[in-house]
Amino acid sequence: MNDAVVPVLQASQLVKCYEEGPNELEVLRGVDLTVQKGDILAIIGASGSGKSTLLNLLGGLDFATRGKVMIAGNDLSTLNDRGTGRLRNRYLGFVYQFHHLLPEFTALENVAMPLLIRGDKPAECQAKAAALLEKVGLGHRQRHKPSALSGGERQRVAIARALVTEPALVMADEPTGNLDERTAEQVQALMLELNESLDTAFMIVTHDREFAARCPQQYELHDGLLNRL
Ligand SMILES: Nc1ncnc2c1ncn2[C@@H]1O[C@H](COP(=O)(O)OP(=O)(O)OP(=O)(O)O)[C@@H](O)[C@H]1O
Repeated sequence: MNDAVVPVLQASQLVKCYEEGPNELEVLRGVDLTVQKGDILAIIGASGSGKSTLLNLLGGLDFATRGKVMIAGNDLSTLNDRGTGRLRNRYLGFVYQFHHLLPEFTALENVAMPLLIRGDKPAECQAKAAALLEKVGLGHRQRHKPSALSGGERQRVAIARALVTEPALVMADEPTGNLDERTAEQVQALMLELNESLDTAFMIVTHDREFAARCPQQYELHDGLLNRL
């Protein structure tokens, strides 16, 4: 298949039920979504509407009860853990509300880590990590550990780490939920700018309706279904 026309991500008729004792909680009731290269989309929804559940399914961290997730043309349900891990490493990057940086490592080491783990040459990993830190405006903070960085700086490092493997799609779950308004705006602007300059697709779960409105595509998860706004 030609990579240029295969969607980065395609979900069809995703259903997710959780067992709740004798009852079943149907959180997703048939979600369809297609993400193409370079898309940027925001997903909003009330607390408990299933946003994290959806991201977990799309990112291969959990299994759907029914339905299909394709990442770059690969059906997740046909892969074992190792295959899913490889696919995630090759095509996806993740950013969370809390940065999840490793406290004992510097910003540079944190960003280089995904490349080191997959076995790239250390010098190349460092060079790529340094270039990305420069791109997110933290060239001068490479040697700092997370404890010596501000909240916004840590989140920038987390974004650089998500991008270092050159993923086709970054999935971000409330990436600015833990930041003050001004810092949140800067981090939001950074993601929009990186989307333009790198052509990386971004899927951003957010409570921030103003930010969602600045994303070209907006979806709302409501009553188990994902609707384009
Ligand atoms: N492992 C689980 N077992 C049972 N129920 C679950 C599980 N995970 C989530 N749920 C339930 O599924 C629903 C959706 O949860 P989810 O965390 O996906 O919502 P959310 O939209 O991300 O919420 P928030 O905005 O508050 O983070 C909630 O009612 C939650 O209690």
